[in-house]
Amino acid sequence: MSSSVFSGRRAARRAARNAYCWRVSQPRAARRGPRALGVGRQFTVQRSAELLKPGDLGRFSGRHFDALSPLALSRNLNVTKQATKDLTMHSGNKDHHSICEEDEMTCFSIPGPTVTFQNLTYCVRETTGVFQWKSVEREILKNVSGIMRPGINAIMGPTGSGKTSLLDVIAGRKDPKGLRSGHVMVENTVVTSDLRLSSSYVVQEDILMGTLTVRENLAFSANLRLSPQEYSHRDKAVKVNQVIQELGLQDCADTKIGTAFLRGVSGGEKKRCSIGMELITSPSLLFLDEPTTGLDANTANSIVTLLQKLSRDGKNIIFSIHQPRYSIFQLFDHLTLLNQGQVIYAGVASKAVDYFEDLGYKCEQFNNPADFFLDITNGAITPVVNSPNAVTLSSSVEDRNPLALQYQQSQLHSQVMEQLKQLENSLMDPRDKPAREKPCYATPFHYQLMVVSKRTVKNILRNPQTSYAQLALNIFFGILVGLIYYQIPHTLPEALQNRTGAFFFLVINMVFGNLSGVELFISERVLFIHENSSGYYRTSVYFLSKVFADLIPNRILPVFVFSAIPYFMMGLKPEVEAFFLFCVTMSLISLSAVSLAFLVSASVGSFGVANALIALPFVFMMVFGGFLVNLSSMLSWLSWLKWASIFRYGLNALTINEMKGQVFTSNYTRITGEMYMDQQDIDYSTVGFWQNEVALFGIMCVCMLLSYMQLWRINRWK
Ligand SMILES: Nc1ncnc2c1ncn2[C@@H]1O[C@H](COP(=O)(O)OP(=O)(O)OP(=O)(O)O)[C@@H](O)[C@H]1O
Repeated sequence: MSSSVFSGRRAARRAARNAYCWRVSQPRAARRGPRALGVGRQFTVQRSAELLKPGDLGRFSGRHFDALSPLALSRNLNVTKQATKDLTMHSGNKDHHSICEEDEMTCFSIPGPTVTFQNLTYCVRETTGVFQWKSVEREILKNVSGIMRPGINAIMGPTGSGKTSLLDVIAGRKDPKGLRSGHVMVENTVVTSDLRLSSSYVVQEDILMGTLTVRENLAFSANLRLSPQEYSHRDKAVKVNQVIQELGLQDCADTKIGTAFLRGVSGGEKKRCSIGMELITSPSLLFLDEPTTGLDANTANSIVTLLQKLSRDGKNIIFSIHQPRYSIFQLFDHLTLLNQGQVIYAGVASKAVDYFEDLGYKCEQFNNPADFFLDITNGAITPVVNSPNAVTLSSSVEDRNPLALQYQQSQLHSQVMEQLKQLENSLMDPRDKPAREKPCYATPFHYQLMVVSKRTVKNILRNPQTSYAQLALNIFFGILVGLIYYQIPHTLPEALQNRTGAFFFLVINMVFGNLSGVELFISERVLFIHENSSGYYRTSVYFLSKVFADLIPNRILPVFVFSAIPYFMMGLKPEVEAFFLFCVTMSLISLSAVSLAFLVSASVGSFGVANALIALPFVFMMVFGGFLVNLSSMLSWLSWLKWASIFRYGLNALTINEMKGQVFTSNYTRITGEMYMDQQDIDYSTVGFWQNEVALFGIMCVCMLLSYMQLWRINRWK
C-alpha cells in the first residue's frame, strides 16, 4: 500500500487501530504503543509456550523477561531460538531446550490477540415426542479448555463432534443461554456477544449479494466497516484493490457473484470473496467455519495456504475443518481435536501423530494424519495393546470417551490448565482496568442508510422482475376494471351497483396485489442476519432502506398508474380534487396492505408459512369490509373486526369521495349519494372521510412498527 495514500493522521489512527484491535482490554504497557511491547521490531514467537514454566526467562532486545509473565503470554512474547538457549542457560532446564529446538519457529512483527477458553460446557435443548412438546437438554461441549495464539488454529473432529459449536462459542455467536460453565477470553477480556461487532467471522455458506460483483461486495463491506473519518473514498478503493490482489480475485473482480437464476463466479472465488469481506477490516482475529467445505482439493488448498500466509502477519486465524488433505494439514500450527464434544488433543499440530502413537495407535506410513485422527475417533483404528500408554476402553458410563479421559490426564492438558491459571491470576484488578469501550458501528446512521439503500436500489434494478410484474399487473387490472365498468351511467340501478362493485374490485386488487410484499424480508433473511450480526449496519438502517426501496417502485408508482386508468375509463367524478383524493385513498389502501405483508415477512422465515398467514387476515378483512355482509346485522361480538378492516376504510373513503354531491335517477326515482350513504351507515362528513384515511394510515404505521420490532427480534444466535 503506498505510503502516499495513507499518510498523516488517518494512517496513524488506522495503524494504531489495526495493531491494537483489543487495546481497550489490554494492560497499560500494551496500550502505550507497539514499542512498549517490542512490536515493530522483529521478534520470534515460539508456538509451544505450553512447554515453558513460570520463572523461565525469555529475552527480547537484550532485555530478559519472565517467559510466562502475563504480558508475555498475552502478547505471545515467548522466545527466539537464541532466547531459547538463554532460557535454557538461565533456567538450567535441558528438557525445555530439547523440546523447543524441535518446534518450528514462527515470526510475527505484530502478533494478534490470544484467545483462551476454560471449562466450556454448552447445552442445547432438543424437543422430543410426537408433538415435540417435551424438551431435553443435551451437552454438546463438555468442559472444553484451550489457548489459541496467533497463527493457524484448526478445530477438527468427526461430524457432530462440536467443531462449529466450539468456534461459535469462542466467537460469541452462540446463544449465551446455553453456556452452563466456563468463559472465553480475548486478551484478558471476557468475550460477550459484543465480539460479533469487532471480530470477523466467515460463515460456512457464502452469504453475499448475488446481483453485485465481487468488487461491489467488497466495496460494500469497506464502506460500512471502515470509518469515514479514518478512510477516504480513495483509501477504501485502494483497500478493496489490495484485498482483490491478496486473494487473487483480479480475473473475476467485475463478475457478479451469481444468484439462483444467474451464473456467477465459481465456488472457490465466492469463498475467497467471503473471506475478503472480512479481510477488508484487517482483522487481527479471524474465525472461519469450515472454509474448505464444498471446494475441490486444489481450491481448498489455495484457501488454507492463503490463510496461512495471512497468519504469518500475526493474525490469529481460528477455523473448524472436517477432513483436510495432508498438504492442508501441514499448514496448521495448532490443532484442537474434538470427539463427542470433548477435547481429545490440543497442541502443536505436527505433534498430534506422535501423541496418538504414544497412546498405542499406529499411523501407517502413507496415511493422512487427518484421516488417521478420524479413524481413531470412529474406532476404525484400535490401540496396540502392549503399548505402555495404550487406551483402555471401559464400558462404564463415565469412560464413554476414553480418548478425552486420556487427554485430561496428559501432560499437555495440565500445561494448558497451568497457563490458563496463570492468565487468570494475572488478570488486572477490575478497578485498574480502563473503562471498556462498547463496540459500536464504524459508520454513522445516515451514512449506513445511504450505502445500504444504494445497494438495495442496485439490487432492484438488476433484478427488476418484481417491479415489472407489479407494474404489468396493475396496468392489466386497471384496463380490465375500466373495460368492465366502462363509463358507468348515472341512471339507477347501474349507477350504484356498478360504482360499489367497481370499488370493491379495486380494493381487492390493491390488497391482494400486494401479497408479493411477504418476500421482502424472507428472501434476504440470511443475508440480513449475517450482516447485521457482523456489525455492517443497524437493524433500523436495513428496515428503512428495504421498505423505501420497495415502496416507491413497487407500491406507490404502480398505484398511480392503476388509479388513473380505471378512473377515467369508468367516468368517475370529473374533478381534480376527487381524482387526487381517489389516488391518495388507493395509495393508503396499498400501503396498509403491504405493511401487513411486511409484518408477516419479518415474523416468519418461510414463504409457505408467510403465504398462509397473510391470506387469513386479508380474507377476514374482506368479509368485514361491509360489502359482502351487512355489518349492522352481524353478531356484536364478531362485528368489532370491522375496525381492523382495510376493506371497510378503503370502501368507505372511495364511496364518500365519489357519491357525495352526486344525484342518481331512474324513470320514477331520484336518489342522492348522501341518501345512499345514510342507508349504508357511512359518515360522509369531511371528518368522516378523513377518519377513514387516518385509520388506513394508522394501520400502516402500526404494521410498520411491528415489522421493525419483529426484524429486531429475529434470532441471530447460531
Ligand atoms: N442450536 C442447536 N440446537 C440443537 N442442536 C444443536 C445446535 N447446535 C448444535 N447442535 C448439535 O450439536 C452437535 C454438534 O454440532 P456442530 O455443528 O457443532 O458439529 P460439527 O462438528 O461442526 O459437525 P459438522 O462437521 O457436521 O458440521 C450436533 O449434534 C448438532 O446437532
